[in-house]
Order: sequence, then C-alpha cells, then structure tokens
Amino acid sequence: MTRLLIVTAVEAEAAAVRTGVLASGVDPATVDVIPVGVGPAAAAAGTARLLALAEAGGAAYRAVISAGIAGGFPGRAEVGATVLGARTIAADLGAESPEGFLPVDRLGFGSNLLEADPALLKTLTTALPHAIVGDILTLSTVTGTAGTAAALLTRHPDAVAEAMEGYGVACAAQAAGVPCGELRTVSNPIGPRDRAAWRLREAFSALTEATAAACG
Ligand SMILES: O=C(O)c1cccc(C(=O)CC[C@H]2O[C@@H](n3cnc4c(=O)[nH]cnc43)[C@H](O)[C@@H]2O)c1
Repeated sequence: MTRLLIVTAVEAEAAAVRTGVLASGVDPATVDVIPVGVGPAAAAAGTARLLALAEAGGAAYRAVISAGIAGGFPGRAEVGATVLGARTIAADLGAESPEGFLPVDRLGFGSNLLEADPALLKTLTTALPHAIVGDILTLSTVTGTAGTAAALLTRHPDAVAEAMEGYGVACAAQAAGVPCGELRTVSNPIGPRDRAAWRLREAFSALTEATAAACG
C-alpha cells in the first residue's frame, strides 16, 4: 500500500484537510496529513524528516502535497478560490541591490524555482477543474503593502498566490526523489495588511472541499 503525504503549516489546516480526506471515501490509512510548522525552513525540515522516516521504514510515500491557505493576487485568485501550483518559487531568496532584487539563481547559487510533478499536477487539475493553476510564491514574510505586491507580480508575472511553505516542501521532496505538488485555498487578498479581511472559515471550508475532490 503506497501512501500519500499531505503537509500543512498549522493544525487548523490539517484538520480541514483530514475532513476532506474522510469525505472523499478514500481509505484514510493511505493518506497522512501532518502539520510541520509555518515558513519554508520548518516545512523543509519537517517534510524531509517524514519522507526519510517513511523510506527507512520501507514504506516510502508515493507523493507529497503542500496544502493550506494562501494569499491570492487580486484579479487572479480571489478569496475562496482553489489554486494549484505549476511552479513553486522562493520569491525572497536572493539579495537586494541598488538595481533591485537579485534571485538566488542570478547569484549562481542554484535555483529559486521548482516545478510541480507533471503527473501529480495533471491528476489534481483533472480532479479540480475549477482550480486556478499558476505559480505559487513562497515567502518568509507575508506581503503587507501594495508596493511589495506589485513588485512581486513584476518579478513573477505568472504568480497567482503566495504562502510560506511550498518551496520548502518541494526542496525536501526533490531531495528524496518523491513527486510533489501544492494545493491551496485563498484566505485573503495580497496587498496592504488588513488581518480583519482574512476569511479563514471560507478558506478552510474550500480546503476541505478541494481535498475531498482531489483524493476521491
Ligand atoms: O497574521 C499574520 O500576519 C500571520 C503571519 C504569519 C502566519 C499567519 C498564519 O495565519 C499562518 C497560516 C498560513 O497561511 C498561509 N498564508 C495565508 N495567507 C497568506 C499570505 O497572504 N501570505 C503568505 N502566507 C499566507 C501561510 O502559508 C501560513 O503558513 C498569519
């Protein structure tokens, strides 16, 4: 029996995903849903540990999905929307310069971008035909100004959403040779910080629905 690993940042996201797994009718023993912490470092460390333990136990995961809530770029992914990452991009991994931000690949230190596994992405887009497919940015800092939102879109014209874990999860999956994808539902618009505008209940409910469809 090969298992699927779904990692979230926080327990509230994991609970929404587990409800979706149960609703899908799939054998819940075939899907592990585990919160690994907020941010790319916690996500990479937590996911790498889970993948290594499973492999060492002779029951490697068949795939890993980074799931949770996200900020959506207005006009591209509105609150309540489901987004699937075609690519995950570490949007703040690099260096500042007087000429602007220099991504890590321009510095000659690897890449700030990882593509979703094509077969996994195809499975997810087929199960979720209304999902918005595009680049999902990973940031250590939640965007809180119109200026940063605009700068991110200039640098990443295919971005639809931002969150804080996808690139970390993808790095761990790549190191383990496990297919990886990212599934998120939008809780808030990206732009000037307005915590009161976050629609957590709507996003968690959309996350449950998306998981049920994706696993079913
Ligand atoms: O209130 C805050 O400013 C705040 C700061 C850090 C984390 C949070 C969370 O609620 C953590 C949950 C999770 O949500 C993802 N998320 C949701 N919206 C965004 C966003 O606009 N930009 C980046 N990440 C977002 C993220 O993956 C967090 O792990 C709240």
